[in-house]
Amino acid sequence: MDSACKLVYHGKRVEKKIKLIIINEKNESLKNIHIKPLKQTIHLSAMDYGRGNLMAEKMLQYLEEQPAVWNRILENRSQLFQPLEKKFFERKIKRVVLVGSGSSYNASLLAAQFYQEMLGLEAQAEVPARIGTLPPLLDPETTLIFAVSQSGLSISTIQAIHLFRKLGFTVAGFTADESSPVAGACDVHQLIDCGDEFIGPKTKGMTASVLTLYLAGMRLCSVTGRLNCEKEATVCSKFLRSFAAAPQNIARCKEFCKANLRNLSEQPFYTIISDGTGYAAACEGALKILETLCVPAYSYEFEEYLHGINNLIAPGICNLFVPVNPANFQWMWKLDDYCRANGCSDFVITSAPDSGFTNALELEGSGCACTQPFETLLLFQIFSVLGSEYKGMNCDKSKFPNFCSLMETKAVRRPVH
Ligand SMILES: N[C@@H]1[C@@H](O)[C@H](O)[C@@H](COP(=O)(O)O)O[C@@H]1O
Repeated sequence: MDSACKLVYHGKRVEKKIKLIIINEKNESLKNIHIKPLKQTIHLSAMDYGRGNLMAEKMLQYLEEQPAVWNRILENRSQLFQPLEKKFFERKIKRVVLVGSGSSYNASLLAAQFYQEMLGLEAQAEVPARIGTLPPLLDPETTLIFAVSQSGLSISTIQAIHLFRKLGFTVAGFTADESSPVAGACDVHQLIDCGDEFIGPKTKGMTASVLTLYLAGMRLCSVTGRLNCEKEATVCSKFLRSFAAAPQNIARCKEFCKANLRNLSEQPFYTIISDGTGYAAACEGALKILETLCVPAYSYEFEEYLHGINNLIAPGICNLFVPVNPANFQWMWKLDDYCRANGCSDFVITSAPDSGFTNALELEGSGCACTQPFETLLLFQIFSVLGSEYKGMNCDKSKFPNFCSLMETKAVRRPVH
C-alpha cells in the first residue's frame, strides 16, 4: 500500500472473513483483500485512524450516487422486470401486499400509496410482525406478496415469506443481493439495482427500493392492460424531471444544513410533520436522523399531529415541516406560526411550488407528490451525514454493535468465497 492510499474497513459485520478495500484519494477502489479467520466483530472507521470521518464521506458518496442509480434503473426497466413479468403475466392480480422492516417498510408504504393513487391497484404495506391474521383473509389467486429487504437478511421478513408461501401465495422478493436468504426463499427474485452500500443507514438502497417497487407495479399493470403507454410515459417523465433536479437539490440541501448546522444538530428531539406522500418519506427521514444522530426523531401525519401531539409544543422542540398538499398549506402555516410563537425551532423543507412558507428550503420537484422520496428526503439524508459529523459521531457506528445478533433480527450472510 503506498502512502497515497488509505485502508478502509467498510463497517460491515462479517463472521468469517473481513473484506478490506484499498482505495485511492479519489475513492476509486484499487484492490480487494479478504482476510480470515476472524472471530470477533469489529467496527473501524476513518475516525478511528484519526483521518476524518470517512464513513460520513462514504454515506455522502452513496447519497450523491442516487440520481445515477435512479436513471439506470429507469432506463433498464424493460430488462430489469423480466423475472417478475414472466411469473405474473396473465395473472389477474387485484391486490398487492408489501412486507418489509425499517427503510424497506418505508419504501413499501410509499409504493402502496403509489399503487393505489397512480395505478388504481389495491395495496397495503405491513411490517412482518403485524401481518397477524391477515393472510387467511386474502385470496392467494389474486393477491401478490412483495417481500422487501435490501440486504435480504431480515429474519422476520423471511418468516413472513414462508408463512405466505405455505398458504399458497406467490411471493416476489425485492433485494439488492440475489444470493441472500430472502431472495432464495421467494418464488421470484427482483433485483434492487443500487450496487453495494456498506453503511448501516441506507440512502441509495432505500430510494432505489422505492423506484424499483414503483416500476414493478407499473410493469405489472401495463402487462395486464391496466396502465396504458401514455400514462406510463407521463409518470416516467415526472421521474426524469425529479431525477434531473436532484444534483441541484443536493447542493441546496448541503447549503441549508451548513447554514443551520449548529441549531439543527444540537436538538434533543425531532418532530417531522408532513402530509400526503410526504408522510411516508418523512418516516424515512426520521429513521435516518435517529440511526445516525442517536436521538429520538418521529414523524407525524400533519392532521394527526393536531390531535393531541400538539402537547409537544414547547421551547426546545424542533419541528421539521414537509408540506406536500397545497390544500393544507394555509393550515400548516398556522401551525408553524403557532409553534414558533411558543418557542419551537421550526424548519420547512418543500418541493411544492409556491408553498408560501417563510424561510423554507425550496427544492425543485416533478410536480407530482409520488416523487417526494427523490426530493425532500435528500435533506434528511444530508443532515444525517453533516449532523453526525458535527457531533463527532460515526454515522455507521451502531450504539450497540451486537444488537442484531443478540436480538436475532438478521440472518448470517454466507461467507465470501
Ligand atoms: N437498522 C436497520 C434498518 O436501517 C433497515 O432498514 C432494516 C431492514 O433491513 P433490510 O431492508 O435489509 O431488510 O434493518 C435494520 O433495522
